[in-house]
Amino acid sequence: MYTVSHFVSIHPVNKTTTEQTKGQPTNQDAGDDTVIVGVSVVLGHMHQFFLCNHPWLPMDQAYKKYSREGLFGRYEIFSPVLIVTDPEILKQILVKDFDNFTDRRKFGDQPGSIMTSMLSNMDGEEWKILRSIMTPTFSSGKMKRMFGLVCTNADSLVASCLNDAQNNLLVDMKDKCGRFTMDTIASCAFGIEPKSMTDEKPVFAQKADNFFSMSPFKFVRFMLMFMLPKVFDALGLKVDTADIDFFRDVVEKTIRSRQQNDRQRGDFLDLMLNARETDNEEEKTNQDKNLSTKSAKHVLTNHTVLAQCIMFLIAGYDTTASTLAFASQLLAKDVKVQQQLREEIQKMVKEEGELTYQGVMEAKLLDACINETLRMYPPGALGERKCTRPYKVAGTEVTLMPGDLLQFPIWSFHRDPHYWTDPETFKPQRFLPDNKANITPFTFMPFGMGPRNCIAMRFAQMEAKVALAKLLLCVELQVVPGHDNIILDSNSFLLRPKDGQKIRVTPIKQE
Ligand code: HEM
Repeated sequence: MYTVSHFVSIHPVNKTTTEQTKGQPTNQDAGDDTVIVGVSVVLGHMHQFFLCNHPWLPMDQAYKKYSREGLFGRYEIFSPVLIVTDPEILKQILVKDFDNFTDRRKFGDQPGSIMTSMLSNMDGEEWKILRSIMTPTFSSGKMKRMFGLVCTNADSLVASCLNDAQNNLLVDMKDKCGRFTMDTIASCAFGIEPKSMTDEKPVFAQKADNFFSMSPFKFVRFMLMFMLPKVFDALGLKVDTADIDFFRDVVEKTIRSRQQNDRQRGDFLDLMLNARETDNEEEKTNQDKNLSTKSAKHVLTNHTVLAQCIMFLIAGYDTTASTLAFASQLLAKDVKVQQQLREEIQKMVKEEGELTYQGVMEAKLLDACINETLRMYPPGALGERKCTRPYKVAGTEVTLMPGDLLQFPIWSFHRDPHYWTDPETFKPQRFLPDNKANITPFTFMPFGMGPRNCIAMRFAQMEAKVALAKLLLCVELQVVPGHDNIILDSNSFLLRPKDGQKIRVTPIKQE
């Protein structure tokens, strides 16, 4: 038996089930009988992050060498991390044996901090209770009700693009779409209207943008918080940044006003506040019956409600905005697919009289274009889980112990020529219903996988589809010389375009 530490430090890969794929580089081809790549004494493999433009590139380089082994390892300072590259093993870990991997590493762990109390950072039972309270936010019924608000915000996005076109300006799609996603999540989840689309200085969007941006100082801070939390605390650093404080003020005011006016919108905020009330009643009934409960009330303090609201504002901003910016550029370049997609949407509108929830969600090419964009540019390029119970990886000699970390390289899976023909080319048809069966399960996972996947996946898809559909009905997207390629921002730990994504839009003459 190998522990992860053994496996990563000394032993060669010893798998028995995953087939070695012909012609693919292996660790032997690399002239190396261990799965370790260039360990530096002080930083483990972390020095590679300092040397590379993009945080996920060192992982991708290692993936290219060792992925056919199914598992490989690397060091974060002194801690070994297991990288899973076999889709079958990943399926076991993320879905079938999820109970052994319910947690992620904490992104800052300071009691009383907002970051520590976000769903994405929670562990075990607390995470389970909170996730089950929050999940109904995105039920089909709620999504249908939010559709109108998403459409209204998408109309403002189109109007703003048309305005730029009229003034002969290039459109910075990342900036525009960031304003759109911020206004959409704020109005859908809280009834707040930041009016970012028309604001010269859209403070909500700028604060959220800041949150995901990296500077050399932020990078070191982030590394310490993630990998050496004790040193982070000893230096007196705070997990919550000033951007978080801004959102804290906004959300606190909104909660107070909701409670004072006793108004219900049936949105995310109501759901959280009501869950607490319902739970008070349930707890009272249970106390009367002398029953003990681990209830939502224990999880849903004022502080946790606040933390989830802030998380939604931040998480809802960058990911979908980048997806839309990438999609716009890819479609601007592929004029043929752009026109086919426009025709699909025009046909739908002709048949149904307007853009409908069902129409948008069922449009096949629209779905394929968003999926192909997310395949090529997944905003979250790397997934992670923490082992919570001893676990032997099937078909291998490797045993994970509680606390061991494992990662799955989403970007690398999405670009692996073993799973995708011509992976560097935008080919939405891969995701059309007739071709979907050719996709190997667990090689496409822009929203993660299993019970701990992205809670807002369906909302994000709907939001991106509505915005793209509305844009294509009104404008042609065109490539601008000098801005014809997608360049990724190296100052962000999410995948996003560098300096926005500039395109030209031209109004379409309405018949
Ligand atoms: C295109 C848009 C989006 C992408 C690509 C995306 C991607 C992801 C990924 C990869 C994860 C980790 C999943 C895993 O570990 O298996 C995640 C988690 C999460 N996402 Fe998203 N996301 C998007 C939009 C959103 C939006 C709009 C929201 C909120 C309104 C959101 C809220 C969250 C939350 C709360 C989690 C943590 C879930 C948990 O730990 O239980 N995401 N997302």
